[in-house]
Amino acid sequence: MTSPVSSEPVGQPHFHYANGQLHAEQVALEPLARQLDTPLYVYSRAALQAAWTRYQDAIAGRDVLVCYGMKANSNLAVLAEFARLGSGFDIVSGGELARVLAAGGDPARIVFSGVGKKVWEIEAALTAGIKCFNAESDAELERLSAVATRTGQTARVSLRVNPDVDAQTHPYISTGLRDNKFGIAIERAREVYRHAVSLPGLEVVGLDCHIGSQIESVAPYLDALDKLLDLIDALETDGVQLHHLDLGGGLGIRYEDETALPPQALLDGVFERLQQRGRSHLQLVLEPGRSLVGNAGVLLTEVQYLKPTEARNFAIIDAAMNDLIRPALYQAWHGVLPVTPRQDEPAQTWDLVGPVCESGDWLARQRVLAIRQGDLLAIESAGAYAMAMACNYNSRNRPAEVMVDGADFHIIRRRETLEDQLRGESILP
Ligand SMILES: Cc1ncc(COP(=O)(O)O)c(C=O)c1O
Ligand SMILES: N[C@@H](CCCC[NH3+])C(=O)O
Repeated sequence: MTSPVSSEPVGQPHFHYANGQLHAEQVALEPLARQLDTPLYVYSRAALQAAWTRYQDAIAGRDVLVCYGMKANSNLAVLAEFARLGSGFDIVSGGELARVLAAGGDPARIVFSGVGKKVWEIEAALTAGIKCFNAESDAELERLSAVATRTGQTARVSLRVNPDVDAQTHPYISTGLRDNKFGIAIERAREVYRHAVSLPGLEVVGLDCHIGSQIESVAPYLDALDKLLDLIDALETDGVQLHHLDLGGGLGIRYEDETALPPQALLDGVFERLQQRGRSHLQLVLEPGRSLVGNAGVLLTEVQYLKPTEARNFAIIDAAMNDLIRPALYQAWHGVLPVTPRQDEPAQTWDLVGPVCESGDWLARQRVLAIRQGDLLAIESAGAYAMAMACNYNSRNRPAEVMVDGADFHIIRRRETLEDQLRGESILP
């Protein structure tokens, strides 16, 4: 698939061209990148706020707790922004818990997901007083009960069930199928709830599922919801009363030509179904990640070398799979924009590849671009699962991150240094 030579940003209204240059809000990106060096992640604060507002508008005062799925982007400044807006957080590790607390998040609005919670992570979450553990197995329930009783605390729990619905997304990011490691098979859930309510140290408060990521339609959510509501009916006859229902995250955004799933569409459908089934009193919890941050960021990179070959034209850029792994891992498509489009160069078709020693190290393929060595490019939709998944492969320093706020910008994480990388390692005597 090829893209036009210089298009407007797709799905990223807070990034736009003015005076022949790409801007984030009112900040021109060419001078910013020259000053701070590349690769560089740039986020828009207004875009984060706008994404949050889309959820709040759709919620329209009903009892819905949005717990930002922070694995999408765990920068402290991003977390602090959502904390200020009143967000809860969906965490999956003790590290994520520490970050939320450091960013000023409210522990009473934290839900803890994940299949592998260790004892220290459970202890830390109990001490912090989180809202709920989303338990994913019988064995985890036993551990939660044991840790809670040993420490004299009560663990509020919700069972994450696997409703076996097809979210129609990439197999690596589909989580609600029988074959996935996540959750408790819905056919077993009733029996597991019965056991959970009998365990000491636990208070059973909710029911949870998360069927996958980058979901483009409401239908799979409603399929899952129907199954969950059947389960709630059955649990009621067993005397198990729940306080909340957590439908996870997963709302898709527009990268190329996908349909973004608006929170309004999802919530309208869910509220209608809850009302039909007489369950409007349940608190609804959502765990969106990508849809809150994905289109709030770009990754800026500089063309290092142009290397036309008989087979393909390679543009070797200074960003690589270690900085943004989505193309290598999922063959994901990210838009590419020239930061300062040029008219003095014919457009050609380029593969954008990084310096890492892997053939899978590409960020975009077969893109029509008019570029020269030294030009800056913006990789679009890089706010979610981008810096959060960056690593040091090939001993590369991870990029800096910047938050643009109107006409200002703030460095919210400095570029990693070689000293940072070497810290903590030692050589045998
Ligand atoms: C349990 C859980 N909740 C929430 C999310 C956030 O998903 P998304 O970023 O697609 O909204 C994920 C990731 O898929 C997840 O595994
Ligand atoms: N990392 C994935 C999403 C995984 C969601 C986590 N359960 C992506 O980039 O699309």
